Amino acid sequence: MGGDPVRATLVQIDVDPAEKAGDRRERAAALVRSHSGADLVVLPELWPVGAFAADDFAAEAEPLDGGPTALAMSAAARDAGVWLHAGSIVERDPDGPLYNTSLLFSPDGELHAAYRKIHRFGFHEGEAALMSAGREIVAPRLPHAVLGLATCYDLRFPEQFRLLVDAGAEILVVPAGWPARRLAHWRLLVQARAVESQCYVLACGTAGTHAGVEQAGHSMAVDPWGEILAEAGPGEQSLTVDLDPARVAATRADFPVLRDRVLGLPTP
Ligand SMILES: O=C(O)CCC(=O)C(=O)O
Repeated sequence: MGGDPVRATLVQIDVDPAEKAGDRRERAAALVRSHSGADLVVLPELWPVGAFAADDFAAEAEPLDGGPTALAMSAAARDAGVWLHAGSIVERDPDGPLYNTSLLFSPDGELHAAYRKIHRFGFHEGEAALMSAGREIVAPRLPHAVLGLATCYDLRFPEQFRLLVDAGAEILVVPAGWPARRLAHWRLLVQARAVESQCYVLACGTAGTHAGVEQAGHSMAVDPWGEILAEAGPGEQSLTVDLDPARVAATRADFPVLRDRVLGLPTP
């Protein structure tokens, strides 16, 4: 253990419907620039529009290439010199469908990875009715560690996290727009995914109330032993933590539960 720590900052943005998406985009970019000392900055799910503002999804949908959020976040990552997990946007694919897509930018502003949310929330409504499902497990390698990307409702599907572990994930990054009334589930699931995966988890939610849904906030950074390193309150707030990626391998060696798996192993 004991390489250079990875400084991660979670930016829990307030999504207020009174603020225009463009103004929030500028504010988010300024917040990213203010964390230029970090290695990795993380924003929440669908912060430009609001995860429950389904009536606005189509109007606010944007392409990955040249869309206003992608452009603003690419510039912010480059100016700050950070890896930026820019949370997610409503992506309009050139072929037509909408996706809830997370974007990861490198410090030179290049789009390094994109993850289309696999499990859509809302049962027969909202995101589940309006967006298409992603199909790909996304585990991009950074110089510091391998990230495992998931979004909000994905937290309820441990099989996705097993696949991320099998893909090499060491730091799970989970942007969210989680409702306050299920805060207890959020806290439990974030810690459970850390314990079962023996990974760090960076789970970044939104603050405020939009489309009548009060947001939980409570962004969390959890270590591979399941200990909470930092936790936000309900309001807009940034959390900064130092991670030691070597702790992932050390935890797995000291308590080798992943080695004892019997079911669902990847075929050699
Ligand atoms: O699973 C939940 O309780 C919340 C999920 C959610 O809000 C989402 O995926 O946008």
